[in-house]
Amino acid sequence: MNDATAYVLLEDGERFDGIACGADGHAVGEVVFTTGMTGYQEAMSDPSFNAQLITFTTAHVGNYGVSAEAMESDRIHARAAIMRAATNRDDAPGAEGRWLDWLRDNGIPGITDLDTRALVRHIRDQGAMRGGLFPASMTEEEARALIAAEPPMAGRDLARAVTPSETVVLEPLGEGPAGAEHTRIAMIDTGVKASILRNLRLRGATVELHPCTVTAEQLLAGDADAFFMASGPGDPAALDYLVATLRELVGKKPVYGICLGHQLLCRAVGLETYKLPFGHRGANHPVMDLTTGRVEITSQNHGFSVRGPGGSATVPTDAPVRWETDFGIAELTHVNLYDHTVEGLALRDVVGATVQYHPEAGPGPRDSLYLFDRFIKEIAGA
Ligand SMILES: NC(=O)CC[C@H](N)C(=O)O
Repeated sequence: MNDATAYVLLEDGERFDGIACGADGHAVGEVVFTTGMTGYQEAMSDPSFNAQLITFTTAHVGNYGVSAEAMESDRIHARAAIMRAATNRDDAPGAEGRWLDWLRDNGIPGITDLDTRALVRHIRDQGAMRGGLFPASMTEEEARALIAAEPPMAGRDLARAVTPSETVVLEPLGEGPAGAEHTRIAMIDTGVKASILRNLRLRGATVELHPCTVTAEQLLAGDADAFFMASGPGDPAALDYLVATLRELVGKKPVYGICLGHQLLCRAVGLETYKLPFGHRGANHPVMDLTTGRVEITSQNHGFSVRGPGGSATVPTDAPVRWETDFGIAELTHVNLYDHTVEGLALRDVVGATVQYHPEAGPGPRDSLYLFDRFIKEIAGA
């Protein structure tokens, strides 16, 4: 492209040209892609995208405006937006601003008119990798040095980068189902999305958000009815201190996990995590609930996954799978129908359950909201 004003460079030397938009400047991190067709503001503000540059596979980004309501946290965590076509409209209900203005005002660079299909095919074949978005005025030599200075995602503890410095208590926004009107949930906040908190609070829960350095002793001294681990950025294998904390909690009270929380609870019962080649990010991944046979279309955003004992990353979909763990039997409850990876477990000898995907949507379909009802009822019955 002769009129290019910016480019994306990957650590393996692959280069993609485009037109700069959003804020001036450069950004480096892990380059990933998401297949969601809407929800770009939610993605950019989801803490799990911390230290990543998001490539949107959807053809147009910015067709509707931004609003405070769509924020998944208090700021933008993704480092850049990589797009085929970007528009700057504000004509959605509730819109309070325009997409490209929002990126610019928050200091986030973007690139448009880039061949996102070629970039996504490359990442799909070679795996997600480090890279950056640079103005055309910056030489590839300078860009390569910046990319080399960025730590790889594998092995990275980013929970500490996003966790709150003090405990925060959030009051309920509604009443829970009969028999479970009020519950108190203690969460170690590794980068929770606002939609997870909203869904718990709408079902009568008071949620305590603790810094990720909280001890099991401190948590057990409180009066929570359950412990909940939520989403967050980085590599679950780098979080041994959280796994050690969780090992003290499992079996004492019900434990639940979503995404990073699922990965950490699985590690706590003795399972292992590994890095997926290019991750699951989007709002259209089919997952089967093995307890009902029902298929849900799910929202996903993760680069790591859990493997079964014995090392198998993929699991069958036609028969219940039960694994012996350090805390008794774990039954596989959910499986990804794209690649047959683990999407959820229930602990059968202690109370607890986890899912790898995002039942809270934000963005995405709401097929899986039932899980919040299931978890809240289970806590009340425990
Ligand atoms: N959304 C999340 O919680 C992501 C979990 C983890 N950081 C991963 O990429 O796999």
